Amino acid sequence: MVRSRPVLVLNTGSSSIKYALYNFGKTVACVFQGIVEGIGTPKSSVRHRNLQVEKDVKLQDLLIEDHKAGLKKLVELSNLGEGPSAKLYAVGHRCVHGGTAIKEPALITDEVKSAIERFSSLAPLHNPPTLQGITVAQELFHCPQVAVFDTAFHTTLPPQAYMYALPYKLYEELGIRRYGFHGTSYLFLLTRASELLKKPKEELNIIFFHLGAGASMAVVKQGICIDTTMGVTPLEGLVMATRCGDVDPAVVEILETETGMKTADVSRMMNKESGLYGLCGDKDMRTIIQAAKDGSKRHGLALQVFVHRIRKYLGAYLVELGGEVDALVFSAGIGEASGYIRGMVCEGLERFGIQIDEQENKDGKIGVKEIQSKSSKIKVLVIPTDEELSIAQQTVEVVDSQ
Ligand SMILES: Nc1ncnc2c1ncn2[C@@H]1O[C@H](COP(=O)(O)OP(=O)(O)O)[C@@H](O)[C@H]1O
Ligand SMILES: CC(=O)OP(=O)(O)O
Ligand SMILES: [Mg+2]
Repeated sequence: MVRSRPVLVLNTGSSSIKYALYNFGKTVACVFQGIVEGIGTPKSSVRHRNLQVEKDVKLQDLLIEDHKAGLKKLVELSNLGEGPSAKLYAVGHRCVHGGTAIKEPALITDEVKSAIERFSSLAPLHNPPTLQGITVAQELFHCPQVAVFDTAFHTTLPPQAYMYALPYKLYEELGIRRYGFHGTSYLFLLTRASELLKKPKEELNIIFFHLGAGASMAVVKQGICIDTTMGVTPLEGLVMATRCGDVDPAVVEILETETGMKTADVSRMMNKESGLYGLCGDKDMRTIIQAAKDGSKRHGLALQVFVHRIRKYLGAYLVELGGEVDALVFSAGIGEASGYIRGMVCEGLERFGIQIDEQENKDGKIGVKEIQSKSSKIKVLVIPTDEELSIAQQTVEVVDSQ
């Protein structure tokens, strides 16, 4: 008899909790998933989807005071039970920043919690709510809890890729270096790519595009991550929905001197009011593409800047791999659904061995697909990512191995 092992995955943000329950039996099935948003406001809302009976629950204008109340709501909607009666094998937590010491998913101990706390200064938007989520989940669910780190995948970066050219002591004393994020997604995609290309991970050279609201790229050489676009925080690199990505650091001083903005204001602006939204006032890529097609110059500009940044890194990563590339892999909301953006990214790159087949490169969710043309030397794959499933799988592996 195969045991059934229900694993709850929690991705706790400052005012939200994304969650999913997977049942690991003979196969792996997602039982329910959802999101609690607006925690701490009178406009809290919950979207809960039970995939087994295809039932959606949407609740609005609630007052969910804190993360504990949020998790209690989830318990109530899902009949999970709490304390000793909670029917859970384990809880897996998405942790954005674990620095470089943590290279693997880890059973949560006081030591692991202190490590997450230690890196809070480098991930102030992400780590503190994660810690809160862990503490509340430990109170509610008496089962093993595992932390899965976004940074783990990138701990293989070589020094020339992770060092900033700042005074060396900032690296030594404050840990200021590039870390990279979206690692659970990249690990999931690398594993899927290895299955699809029928080649062991250790032999694969791949350039990954994780293009969601948060967007990054990563390059893997012989199964090991050698570079990525995000830095000491998830603000560096590509243009994102509301994050600016790469920008001349002198902008901070100019803004402070010219406008009297405080550093915290500049940080908020760069994280929440910039990117696609800053350029054109919209952050949903579907709206932006449509408006650009309808003639809006600002939306057209936002698209061009978004794609230009991606192509700049693509060029760099092709060089880092010496042109020896098995595949480009597109994923996340935009990468999975937008043939239009994939087409813009790959346009005119035939000389580099990259050519897309227009018929295969359709818009809309197409699942796993190869979209290169017959003459393309490099394969171009679309692979849907699943960060929650990846966290659940890694959580089960950790608990099984205890
Ligand atoms: N058909 C589509 N064409 C272009 N963009 C799309 C399409 N479907 C979804 N998206 C975009 O995907 C983005 C969200 O991606 P997602 O990976 O879910 O983000 P995150 O998890 O970081 O919040 C949104 O900007 C949305 O506009
Ligand atoms: C690290 C990061 O940017 O995550 P997200 O895409 O969930 O915002
Ligand atoms: Mg995402």
